[in-house]
Amino acid sequence: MGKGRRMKKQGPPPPLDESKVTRKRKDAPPAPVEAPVKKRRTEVKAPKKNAAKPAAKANGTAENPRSKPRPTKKFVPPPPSDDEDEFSDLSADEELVDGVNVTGLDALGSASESEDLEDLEADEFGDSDDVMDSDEEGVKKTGMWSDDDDEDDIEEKLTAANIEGLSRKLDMQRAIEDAEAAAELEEAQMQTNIVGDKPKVLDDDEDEEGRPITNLATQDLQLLRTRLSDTIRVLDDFKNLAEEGRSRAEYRAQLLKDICAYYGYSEFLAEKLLGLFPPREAFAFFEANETPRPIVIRTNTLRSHRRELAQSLINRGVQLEPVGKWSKVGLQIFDSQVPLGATPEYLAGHYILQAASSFLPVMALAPQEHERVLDMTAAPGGKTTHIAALMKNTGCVFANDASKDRSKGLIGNIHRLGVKNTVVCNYSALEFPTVMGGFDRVLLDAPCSGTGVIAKDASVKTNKTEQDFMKLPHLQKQLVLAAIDSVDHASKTGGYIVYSTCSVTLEENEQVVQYALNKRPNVKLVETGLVFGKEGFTKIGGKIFHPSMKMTRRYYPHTYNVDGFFVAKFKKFGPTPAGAVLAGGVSAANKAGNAAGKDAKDGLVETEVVNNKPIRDEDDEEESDFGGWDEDEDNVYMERAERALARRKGKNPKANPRDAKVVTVGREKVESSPKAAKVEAKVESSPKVAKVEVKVVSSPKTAKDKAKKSAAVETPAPAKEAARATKTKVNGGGAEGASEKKKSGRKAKA
Ligand SMILES: C[S@@+](CC[C@H](N)C(=O)[O-])C[C@H]1O[C@@H](n2cnc3c(N)ncnc32)[C@H](O)[C@@H]1O
Repeated sequence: MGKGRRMKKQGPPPPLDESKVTRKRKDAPPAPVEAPVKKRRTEVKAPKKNAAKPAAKANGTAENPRSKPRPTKKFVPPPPSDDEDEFSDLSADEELVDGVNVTGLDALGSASESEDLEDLEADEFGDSDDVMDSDEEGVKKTGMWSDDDDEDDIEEKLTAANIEGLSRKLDMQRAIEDAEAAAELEEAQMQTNIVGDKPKVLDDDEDEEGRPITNLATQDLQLLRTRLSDTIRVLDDFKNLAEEGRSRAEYRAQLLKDICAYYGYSEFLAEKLLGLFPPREAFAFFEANETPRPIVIRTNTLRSHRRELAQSLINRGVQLEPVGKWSKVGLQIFDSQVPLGATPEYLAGHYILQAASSFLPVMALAPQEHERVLDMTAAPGGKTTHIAALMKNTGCVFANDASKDRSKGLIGNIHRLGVKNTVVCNYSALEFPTVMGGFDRVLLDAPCSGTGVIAKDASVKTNKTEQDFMKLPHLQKQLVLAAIDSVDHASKTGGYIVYSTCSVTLEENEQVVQYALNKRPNVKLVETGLVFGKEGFTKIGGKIFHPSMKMTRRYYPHTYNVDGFFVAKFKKFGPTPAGAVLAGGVSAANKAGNAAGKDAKDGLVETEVVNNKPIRDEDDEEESDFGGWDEDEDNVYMERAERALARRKGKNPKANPRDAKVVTVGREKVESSPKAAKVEAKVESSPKVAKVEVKVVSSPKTAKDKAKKSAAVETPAPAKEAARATKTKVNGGGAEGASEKKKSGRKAKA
């Protein structure tokens, strides 16, 4: 299949099917153990009447998830796969596959009319391998799946049938939920209607039994919830349902108060989140934050294939299914008899536990083989390892994180998943591109408030303050500039920056992107290439953003059943403007690489020499988590390499190769001859980076010419003398400053 077909197969995924997720309950009865079945069942039990009702959702009358436990699903162990029978069983299914309608999931569609959902789900899980797409070729030859969908129409049909089956089941569930919701609404209306159909929700000082309203939250969640849905109903149809003389703002204030009481948010955060959606959608968002997202694993294609992995996990008693057509590597886990973080496949690096939405920034980044990619904030490495896998372990990934502790997890994942093209570094990302630049692509998965992952960390509801929403966006803005400045606009294959957060607030997303667009006219937003997701805001709450903001993508728990996320993709099409202030506070004009030839006109070229050596604390010099650094030993290797290089170039290897220096900044090279007499070196030390600025006083021509000229006219001195003549200024105090001085002195000498 060509590229076109691959594209055609993409499409908005059905929401992840949370209804099938079984949360393991400590008090749940042990799973029934059945003898392994050789043949897969293709029949589905006849539905019974009075099915267990699924929790109603997102319609203003959903049940409180805290009050009703979800049905626990039964588990039927799947047949062992390593025998021939398994293959013949699968082949038997293949016949059914041609008929597409007869998959287990297809049957599920009609079975959702069943009376007993639990029975139905037991069936569904019993037939879980029906639920997966199967590959005709792969099944015949190996009984395993192959990730190469180019070759399997059968897979497509089966997956289509799966999706069809799933969505039919979802439709049925929704119908039940809607009916339930309508009934609940009716009941609620009966309870609260005082005058006609107009619910009385304001100034409700007492409930019907005369209890003060202030205690409502603690005393009667159900009543509070009813008022919430009534308020939303009024706000939806204000003209007809509002009490006379009441304003929208009053109802909104009531809604805010009730949301805080019911879900336990600080008023500050609830208001911020409420402002993102119309009231009914906001309710769905808050509601979705009360339930966990499905567990998803990403197949590590450096070590396995999705089908192979799925088959192995099924054999261990894991119920799973491909996450959706939009990803070729994700598997949604419905139930597992084994801890997913300790299976042999996990330990062998065949997969990583990763939320579905975390795939998205890397998919948008679309790293290519042989590129140079920077992951600015990489720990614990979910996205780094995904990038490396997409690059098939070619090119080079720089995985940076400011936290040494978190970097340990990053290093662990890199090793476990067999990543071999990645360098781990430990800088503040604000120091890029002075540490290193010229990347083909940069991912900035920024530190954020986590308002998209409240289901995972409920403390976000109360622990985020106004200050956080000033500090975080400030950091994010600086980081995004650093990301942009680290990219090579002339990259033949890339020139892209992806900015992402697991937050849904404007301050951390559109406002940061807008800031970047304002500060860097050399970038523009481009399509992310993601097949689903809501458009970023161009206008909201009196704020107006650039029209291209609609190319950014927003993800919410209530829309796609994924973590809340934001993804923006920039294309850098020109160099950083000279006047721009870099994230680290350096003026772009001072960037030597850019200045070298072009700015020589004014007779002064400032050349920034970057000390790329990782900076560590003095006391952990020997026992660094990154393996330590023996400078003397390193020098021996460096000199040996330099001599070998000189020999290869036909030069005298005994001549001191360090007499001449090539400074590389970004991708532009500036040659400074050691004979240049008038070289001023300015050494600045920061706690983490030693930066050396060499000023070459140039002639009206180029810096190189000037250096030659100076050498000829002013100082025919040997290189060492020229270096000694170099003025070295060290900024920064304390032991660290002194140590920097020592290190930088060596650099300046060179
Ligand atoms: C959202 S997490 C990154 C998750 C990671 N991309 C992944 O997928 O596994 C943000 C990371 O940014 C790091 N961080 C925070 N401030 C930083 C800075 N100034 N420079 C570099 N990393 C920073 C944190 O240590 C944290 O690991």
